[in-house]
Amino acid sequence: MLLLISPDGVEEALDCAKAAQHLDIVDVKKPDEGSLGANFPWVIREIREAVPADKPVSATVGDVPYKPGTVAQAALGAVVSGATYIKVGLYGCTTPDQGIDVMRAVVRAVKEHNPDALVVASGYADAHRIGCVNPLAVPDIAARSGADAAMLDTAVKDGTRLFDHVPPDVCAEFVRLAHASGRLAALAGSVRQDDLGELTRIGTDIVGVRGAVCEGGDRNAGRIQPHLVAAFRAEMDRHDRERAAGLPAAR
Ligand SMILES: O=C[C@H](O)COP(=O)(O)O
Repeated sequence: MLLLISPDGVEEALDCAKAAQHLDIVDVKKPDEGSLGANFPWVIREIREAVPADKPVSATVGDVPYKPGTVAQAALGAVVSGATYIKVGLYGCTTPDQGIDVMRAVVRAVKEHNPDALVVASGYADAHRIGCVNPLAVPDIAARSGADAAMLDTAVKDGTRLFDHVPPDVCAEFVRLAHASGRLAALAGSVRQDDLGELTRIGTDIVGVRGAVCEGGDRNAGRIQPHLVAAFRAEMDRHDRERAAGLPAAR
């Protein structure tokens, strides 16, 4: 399982760089603009320069409306700025067809600029609270649009968590659907260390975190701490080892 960490700007990205050996992807976002809030192009560029070259930089394009042209242009901005994972939150898409329209436009805009960049279609585990597409529709949206990964995060960061909205057996189905069409499955949403057993067991490819590696577990007031990134990674590695050894998922 890969570890994606979401700093909110250059300063926190430098803390991620200090913990670079413990993480796999640095994910640029602007949390005060939403769960998948988009940051400025110059911040993506600065973060690309600040983190080791072998660590991919991801950028969120926002909690986007159903406006394929607008979103495609924003996605191009992110990839031009140096991101090689482009994450789109399908906030304003109320049907799978709308999600596919948006993601097809994003895939074209991104891959015409950099065919190796990965496009991530993200839905929301708490979709019922905001009226967007059902979480289990996201793997098919990813597959039919040519995106590389299907993701879930939570839209409302109020302390509720991924498994509060989409229980582990439904997340397992999400992962199964993504893998059936050859996509990666990424899961996030106030994930904590004690979720890692389940996330490992169901075959999650990428886990995304912020709050769990901020001081006090507070994604807003807390700052990312390199020692918390290291501890989170150690727990991931423990579960990976146990899974490889065929032991039952531990808490
Ligand atoms: O992409 C990952 C998100 O930033 C997760 O943030 P969170 O762990 O605070 O919910």
